[in-house]
Amino acid sequence: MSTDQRATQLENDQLVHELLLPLVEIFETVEGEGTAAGYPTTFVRLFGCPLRCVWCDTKYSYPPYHAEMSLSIRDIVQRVSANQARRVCLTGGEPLLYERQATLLLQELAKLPQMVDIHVETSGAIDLTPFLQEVQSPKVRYILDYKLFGSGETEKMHLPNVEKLRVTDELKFVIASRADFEQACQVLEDYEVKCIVLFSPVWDSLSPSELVQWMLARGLAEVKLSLQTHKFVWDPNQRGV
Ligand SMILES: Nc1nc2[nH]cc(C(=O)O)c2c(=O)[nH]1
Ligand code: SF4
Ligand SMILES: [Mg+2]
Repeated sequence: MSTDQRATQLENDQLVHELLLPLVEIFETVEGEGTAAGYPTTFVRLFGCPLRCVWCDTKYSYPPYHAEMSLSIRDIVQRVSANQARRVCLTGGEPLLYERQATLLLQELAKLPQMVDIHVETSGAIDLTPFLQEVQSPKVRYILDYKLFGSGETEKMHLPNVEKLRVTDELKFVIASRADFEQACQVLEDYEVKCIVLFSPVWDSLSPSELVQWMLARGLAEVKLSLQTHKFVWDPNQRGV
């Protein structure tokens, strides 16, 4: 590389780090859901979502609410590094709405040597292909929240995502009713799923005990129950925990 090329590269790198992302909140807590539940984790919640799930518990992450702040990739990485957690959850909203910025943020977070796991909570409505291609680090994983009938958004699912999830990714079904349970079972029959599968009851619609009974009766030996631990630890309506 010539000196000129190196200077241009350096300028590009600097510009990239200045790209802004609209944010709702950044906080350190323990992960409440999925296989990393219980680990101290820094949450980076981006603003904006193309879906409007009936039972959404982060309605403050899209209009008519506003982004609380705009931060550069550099600033987000700095804030994450200032915490002691070695895990990051990139969530929203829909964090993959900002394809270029989200890709770069994931790449930069993965470069932090202390980080062991960076997981992305995505709705399943955004094609994962570009992210799987461009973010090479094995530390980065996707947790796809498959929207069932009860969400009101099931037709928004980008179905090819389901078979693209890798063994370390997670496919989460948030289940509000028996109809949702049946739909989730049907998805597992129709697709070749390689990743971890989670069934999670909608907080005030379905009791965990009822869901467990259905899971056992159906003989779903490879499906894990996932509860929203943070709603047991703190007030279920509290933000930033
Ligand atoms: N503790 C805690 N765990 C979580 N797992 C997923 C969350 C989310 O809002 O995406 C969440 C959250 O908001 N808090
Ligand atoms: S995809 Fe997530 S953030 Fe968007 S409306 Fe549904 S639950 Fe809420
Ligand atoms: Mg979520």
